Amino acid sequence: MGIEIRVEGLKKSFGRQVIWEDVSFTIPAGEISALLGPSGTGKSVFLKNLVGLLRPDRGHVYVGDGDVPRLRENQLYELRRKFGVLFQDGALFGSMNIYDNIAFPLREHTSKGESEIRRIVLEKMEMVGLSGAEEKLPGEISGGMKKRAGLARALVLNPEIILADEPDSGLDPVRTAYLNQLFVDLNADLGATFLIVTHDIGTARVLPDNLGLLFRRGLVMFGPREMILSSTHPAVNQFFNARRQGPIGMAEEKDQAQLDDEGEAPQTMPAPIQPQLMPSDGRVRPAMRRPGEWLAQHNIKPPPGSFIDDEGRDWLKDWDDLIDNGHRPR
Ligand SMILES: Nc1ncnc2c1ncn2[C@@H]1O[C@H](COP(=O)(O)OP(=O)(O)OP(=O)(O)O)[C@@H](O)[C@H]1O
Repeated sequence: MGIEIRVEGLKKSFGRQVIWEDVSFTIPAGEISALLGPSGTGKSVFLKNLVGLLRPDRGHVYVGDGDVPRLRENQLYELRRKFGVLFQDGALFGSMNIYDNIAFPLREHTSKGESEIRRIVLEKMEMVGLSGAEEKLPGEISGGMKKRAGLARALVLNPEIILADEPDSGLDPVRTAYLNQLFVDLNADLGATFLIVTHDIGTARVLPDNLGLLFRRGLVMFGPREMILSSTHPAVNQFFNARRQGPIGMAEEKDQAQLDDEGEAPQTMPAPIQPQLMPSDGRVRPAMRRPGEWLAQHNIKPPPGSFIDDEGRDWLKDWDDLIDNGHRPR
């Protein structure tokens, strides 16, 4: 089962460049969370702080019992086994074939024999749809396959937390859709905590249980997807609806003159909230909330057209049928 990550009062700077002043939030155990933000707001730096590759100037990162910035090197080594990290380009070793790349953490971090390693590697390769590509070199496979190979490698030590840094960068929309489905299926199967950094609004709107936005040296908001997607907070509304009007500019934030030029930003209605991606076998993940539940609890009307899927089904109404059909996990 996944573990919770609790971040408190995190400050990070490089020289005089302050990345964030004071970031505090909790990434819930076993759920899929996504972190977004304009370029340069420190999303990759944040992931590195979680695994202790970078240390904050101030603050805490609680993972299980430990406070990551305060762990000793040997404790960090142990802690990192709880994490599976998918780097932007898959970070594969170019001279090793895909099989050896995926086997690498098992050979480095465990004393398992080659037959056990083979069983695990082939199982993970099948999970990510790479069976048969064992002998290929990273240079011989597509970008999408590299990402999936990186993901298989991130999974071999059965991590409780999976971090993915822009897993969808450079992928076409179809491959992105397949990768998103894979994340949902893996979360349903493994129950691990997922934190995904992405720029893809399409992904952000349908994949995660929780969303967060970094902007102006801090975390603007983090919470359940319905809270974020229905928000009228200027930066949140602008970002998740991919609009030009609002406080975010070409160079991260607009100055007052630019904002004045735009005049009073119109109170823009959030776009319809689509149904959340389900596991491909139709199960309901434990972390999944009933569609519309958060909005109803907070007395917020869903934006018009929300929760209607591509086939025209209304998930607010059809949800009970799904549950009645026995899809809730036992
Ligand atoms: N090791 C480092 N030393 C100095 N500055 C760094 C270091 N790592 C990152 N930075 C700076 O921190 C800022 C945030 O970088 P980061 O890569 O986390 O941004 P990001 O939000 O992931 O951006 P993008 O969306 O473009 O990938 C950048 O200005 C970057 O130059």
